[in-house]
Amino acid sequence: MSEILRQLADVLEQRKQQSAEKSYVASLYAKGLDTILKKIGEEATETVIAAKGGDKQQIVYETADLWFHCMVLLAQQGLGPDDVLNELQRRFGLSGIEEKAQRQK
Ligand SMILES: N=c1c2ncn([C@@H]3O[C@H](COP(=O)(O)OP(=O)(O)OP(=O)(O)O)[C@@H](O)[C@H]3O)c2ncn1[C@@H]1O[C@H](COP(=O)(O)O)[C@@H](O)[C@H]1O
Repeated sequence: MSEILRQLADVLEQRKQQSAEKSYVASLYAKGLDTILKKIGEEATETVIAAKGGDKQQIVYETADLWFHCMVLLAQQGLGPDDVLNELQRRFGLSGIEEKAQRQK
């Protein structure tokens, strides 16, 4: 796994002990699942708008916001980036048609 994903996942775990006043991530945990999901929706929309605008730097910036908030969701749910990367690894090498066939089983 990319080192930064592992390091960020560690920080997100540590923030479960932190006060909401001192940490943005802790404040998201305190507000709960619906707030985290709302942020993901907002960041996804901002990523779409950036892509439509065609500014590559902005696309990277908004995608980083989106990935970050997805990482917060994974941590809040007791999951981590390894879970997603393992799933991508499992799919790797399958054709799209094979992957779809496995889903339907
Ligand atoms: N990677 C990030 C990161 N990316 C984005 N953000 C925050 O995500 C929010 C993005 O929301 P918006 O774009 O809607 O901006 P906003 O209007 O300021 O946000 P809101 O006030 O609506 O929440 C901003 O507050 C950003 O600062 C992040 N906040 C934290 N991290 C990482 O998480 C770690 C822990 O953060 P703290 O818990 O704050 O210490 C940090 O060390 C960083 O490594």
